[in-house]
Amino acid sequence: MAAAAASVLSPQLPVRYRGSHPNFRRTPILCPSHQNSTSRVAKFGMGVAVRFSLQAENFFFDVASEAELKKKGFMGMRKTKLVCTIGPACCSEEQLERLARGGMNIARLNMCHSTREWHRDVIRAIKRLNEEKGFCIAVMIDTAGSEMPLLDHGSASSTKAEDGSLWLFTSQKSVGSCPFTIQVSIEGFSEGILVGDELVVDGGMATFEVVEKVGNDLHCRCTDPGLLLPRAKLSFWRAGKLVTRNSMLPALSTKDWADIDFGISEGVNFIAVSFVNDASDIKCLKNYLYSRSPDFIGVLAKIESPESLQNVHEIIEASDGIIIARGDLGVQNPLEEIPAIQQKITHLCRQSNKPVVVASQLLQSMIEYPIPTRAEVADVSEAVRQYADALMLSGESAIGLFAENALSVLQIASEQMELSSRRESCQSLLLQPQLAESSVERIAEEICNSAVEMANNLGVDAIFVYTKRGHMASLLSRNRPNSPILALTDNAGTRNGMTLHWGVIPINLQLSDDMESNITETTQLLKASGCLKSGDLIMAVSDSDVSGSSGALSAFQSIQIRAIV
Ligand SMILES: Nc1ncnc2c1ncn2[C@@H]1O[C@H](COP(=O)(O)OP(=O)(O)O)[C@@H](O)[C@H]1O
Ligand SMILES: C=C(OP(=O)(O)O)C(=O)O
Ligand SMILES: [K+]
Ligand SMILES: [Mg+2]
Repeated sequence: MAAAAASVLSPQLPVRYRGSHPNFRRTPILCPSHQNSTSRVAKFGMGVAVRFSLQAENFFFDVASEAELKKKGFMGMRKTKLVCTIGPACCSEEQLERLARGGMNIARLNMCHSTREWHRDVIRAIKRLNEEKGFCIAVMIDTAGSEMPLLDHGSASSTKAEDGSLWLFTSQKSVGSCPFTIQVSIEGFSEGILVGDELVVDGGMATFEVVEKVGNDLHCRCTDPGLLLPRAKLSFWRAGKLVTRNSMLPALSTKDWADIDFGISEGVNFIAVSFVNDASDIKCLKNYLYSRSPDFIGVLAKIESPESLQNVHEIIEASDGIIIARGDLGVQNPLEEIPAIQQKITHLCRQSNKPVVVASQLLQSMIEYPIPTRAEVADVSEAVRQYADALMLSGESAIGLFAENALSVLQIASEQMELSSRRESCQSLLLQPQLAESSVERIAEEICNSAVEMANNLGVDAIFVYTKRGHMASLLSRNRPNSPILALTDNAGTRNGMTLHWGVIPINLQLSDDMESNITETTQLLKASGCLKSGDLIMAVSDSDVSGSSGALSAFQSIQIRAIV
């Protein structure tokens, strides 16, 4: 390919004086509240009235982002993405729509629970919301995986295990009537377990000592009293060390492969793989998807086992993103190690340009209460301060009494911490290690690093990036710019994949070979809808693979700065 040119075309430098804190002075964009976003009449160029829509086939800007932009301006737009686990508490069309309006970017379906028919109905309801109401919610399925054994004590509420009490742990069914018997979900759960080993429930909710083993059944004495919640997870410890059993099991079971086929046929956008051990699990699934799925499906590796921690570098390299699954991570690792693990993985992911989701127990108390604890807000804020791409709700949305409140806490806490991070200029450019191998890739990477530095220095309101595969959008996001990245693409798979990236707002645009006309179309439509106004400063970055065969200068990778007139 001919050497791509990084050109700064028409650098009409700031026409506005931006004050001493250029990145924070924002005037909310004014727009008439009665405007209907799906069909409006606007005046263009020579005064000809034309009908246009921001949710039309050739230009699709999702309604939630449009509303957020109009309410808060470019700088007020939230950068941290929000994932909601869908469960019985939030699965009706009305509830899903409220979550979509409340900022849900990705809906997660945990294939551990409910039937495939239930999951199908939810996925189709979300797709209907996207198609009929103009949202851009991506769908993620999460495999059951070779899970930890779960316990069932025969009741929907918790049971107390008293100090010294004797309990039977068995995989035999119909134990509900016997109060000191616990049914375990996996038949061979006690394989390799010895008398004297410790059985730990949910990372320490209660602890037992194995006093006798009869066949596969374990007779245990409670040594550390506590609560046994429904579907709590078990782990075994010997002499202070975890007795590892999971690495022996395949990360993808027969059920998981059937769920993956189901996901492909329902057109999901991401597959999260539970209990990944090493990169081979991820490579195998990616190859499978490549040959079976017509559209891109991102493969996210869940880091939740000691093996995945050991192999974390190769797993990040092989996957399209990472979920820090702190729930199971805390069952198999000392809790005090989790914060440092989270910090290390978020940092590694950003360096490798892979999106990272911080998951589990973010707002656990909100399953029952309408407001979070101070500590939970601090935990959420810390993940945002670390520049995680996304935060995930589990039980808070799936079975919680206050799913929408929980989402709104994530939304508000993210915005607040993003604002204070910008204020403190915490986000000075990371010295990003070079990723690119070919010279064309190197140019793309350098352009994005420089573009963000330039955008921050100039205080641009928004960065537009024209992209086919989303690569330049992700490289811009990796630099965590102050302004949002409006990523324009004509590829549906790319658009959905970008929902997970920090600060990227995916927009569908029928891309032309002529970059000038792409930029003109974007600015005209956004301006006519009230999203962009005179005096706004935008940066337009174009990706080399947007170019057609014309070879015009505008087809190359470029950075342009435009003041909107
Ligand atoms: N599709 C579903 N159907 C019923 N309950 C669900 C569903 N998804 C999640 N849940 C409930 O929400 C809780 C939290 O979800 P999650 O963290 O994804 O699962 P787990 O606790 O099994 O790791 C689960 O324990 C389960 O009780
Ligand atoms: C997200 C997690 O996985 P799951 O909810 O599927 O157990 C976790 O363990 O934190
Ligand atoms: K799972
Ligand atoms: Mg887990």
